[in-house]
Formats: sequence, C-alpha cells, structure tokens
Amino acid sequence: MNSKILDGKKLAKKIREEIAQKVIHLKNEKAIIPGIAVIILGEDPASHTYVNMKEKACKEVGFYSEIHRLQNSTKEEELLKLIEQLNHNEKIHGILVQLPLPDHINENIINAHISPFKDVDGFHPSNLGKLFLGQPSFVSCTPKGIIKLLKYYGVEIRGKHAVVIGRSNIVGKPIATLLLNEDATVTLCHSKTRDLAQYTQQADIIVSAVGKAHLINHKMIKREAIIIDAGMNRLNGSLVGDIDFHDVIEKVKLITPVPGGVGPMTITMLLENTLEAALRS
Ligand SMILES: Nc1nc2c(c(=O)[nH]1)N[C@@H](CN(C=O)c1ccc(C(=O)N[C@@H](CCC(=O)O)C(=O)O)cc1)CN2
Repeated sequence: MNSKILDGKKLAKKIREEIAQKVIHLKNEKAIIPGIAVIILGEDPASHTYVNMKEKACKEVGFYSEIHRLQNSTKEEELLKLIEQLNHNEKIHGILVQLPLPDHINENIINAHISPFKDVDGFHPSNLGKLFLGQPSFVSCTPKGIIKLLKYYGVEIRGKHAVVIGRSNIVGKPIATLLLNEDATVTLCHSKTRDLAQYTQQADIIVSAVGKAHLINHKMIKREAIIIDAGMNRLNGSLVGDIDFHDVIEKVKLITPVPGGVGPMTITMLLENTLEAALRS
C-alpha cells in the first residue's frame, strides 16, 4: 500500500531542508533574511491552526515572520492601509492574507492591493494573468504543491485526462490551468456538474478540491487512476479528504493521503515563493 502513497509530508520535509540551506547562504552572502507578513482576521479555529503552522515553518527555515491577528470587525480600509504599509516595508518580501475573509471584506479588492512582487499566495490579478498566459510568476501554493508532488513521483501529465473537481480561485481554477500548461486534457467539474461520476470514471488524474467528505468512492474512478485529494473535512472528529481513501486504495495507482498529502506541500510552497520573492528583491 505504501508504494501507492504520494507522500507530501516527506517531500515537504526535503524541500524545507533545502530552503533552510539557501536561507543560510542568502544571509551569509547577501545579508538578506526572507521576511513574510501574514494577516488573519477573526477567530476561525482552522485558519488560526494554518497560520500557526505557517509561523512555525517560517521559524524552522530561518525566515523573519510577523503575524497580524486582527479582529473580525476590522474595516476594509484598515486592512488596505496595513497592506500598503507592508508593501513598502523592506523587511517584508511576502504578504499573505489568510482566507476565508469575513463577508464584509471584498477578497478581490484585498488581493489586488498586495504588491504583485510580494504576492506569495499568487492571488493578485497580474500573477493569475501570467499563469493563464503560461508564463507563471507567483503560483498559488496548493496547486503549485500538487504539480511538484506529481513530478517528484514521476507522474507523466502530458496527454493525460485530468478531471478537476471544484472551481475555487485558490485551488480548482489554478490547478486546472497548471495541468493544461503541462499538456493534460482538462475537464473542470463543479457543484452544478451533472453526473459527476461520468467524468471521474474517465480520468487518468483526479484532483478534488471541494470540501465534501468522501465524495469520491471506488465506483467513481477507473482502475490505476492517480488521485490528488485537496479536500479537508472534519468527519466524526477526524480529518478526512474528499476521497474515500480506504474504499479506493485497492483500485488506484497513486493517491495523496489526508492528512500528509497536499496540506504540507501548501505551506512548503509558501516558503518557496517567499524565498523567491526575497531573491528577486
Ligand atoms: N491565503 C490563503 N488562505 C488559504 C490557503 C492559502 O493557500 N492561502 N489555503 C487553505 C488553508 N491552508 C493554508 O492557508 C492550509 C490548509 C491545510 C494545511 C495542512 O498542512 N493540513 C494538514 C492537516 C492539518 C490539520 O491537522 O488540521 C495536512 O493536510 O496534512 C496547510 C495549509 C485555505 N486558506
């Protein structure tokens, strides 16, 4: 069974060790310490867990980091003002606003206000446009991590039929674009897709990013499919993905577990993007 696992935790550890070495070099040779500012609004426990994980990961690789924990009631103008300050702060190479944001804040306005050169989440319209044109600059972390994982495990993407489930700006749309840029034939399914199984049964590669526990079972996939599970759901107190892992494992060629698959790669790609931003600065 182990040979079927796309182990994101293991690859993330390897990449983080390489980043830590590069940071030492950057400090010694150029006196640059990569710096990131993370902004989080409100009290959502999962978001705080992710931000704490980001802070810990930054410490481990030797980055400077500052976390701005703001109240849920923070006004959009206040948030824009903080981003403006961070855009001009020379210690900060990467800026990230943790999502989701409260309803009274317009996510698109916020993302467009972050300097595209510090946009380590890859959500700025100009970075999304570059991705769309096949000339990516900063690419959002989960999709970038998924491609890294597929390539590390030697998965050929060219010519494969990839079915992406979910059309979010964070995962679904960018991973569909990245797979297309890698010459896959891409089908993008979403909540209004009729007869989802009709598509997933034809997929060589499935990427699910919906947030619906155990949406995909063995009847919905073809034998030897490669499955990427970017779903993160709480079910009876434990963390599970969109894929019914134990139900499909016998049938798949490769699969990411939840936890330990896509998640650790997300934070590692954030470190990679921040290092890149510091190198470009
Ligand atoms: N500004 C952003 N907001 C959000 C992003 C993002 O990329 N940028 N992605 C998600 C949340 N996320 C990072 O922010 C994230 C989610 C999950 C993990 C992770 O490592 N998960 C672990 C399990 C953790 C647990 O036990 O709860 C795993 O899968 O092994 C990292 C980052 C939404 N918001």
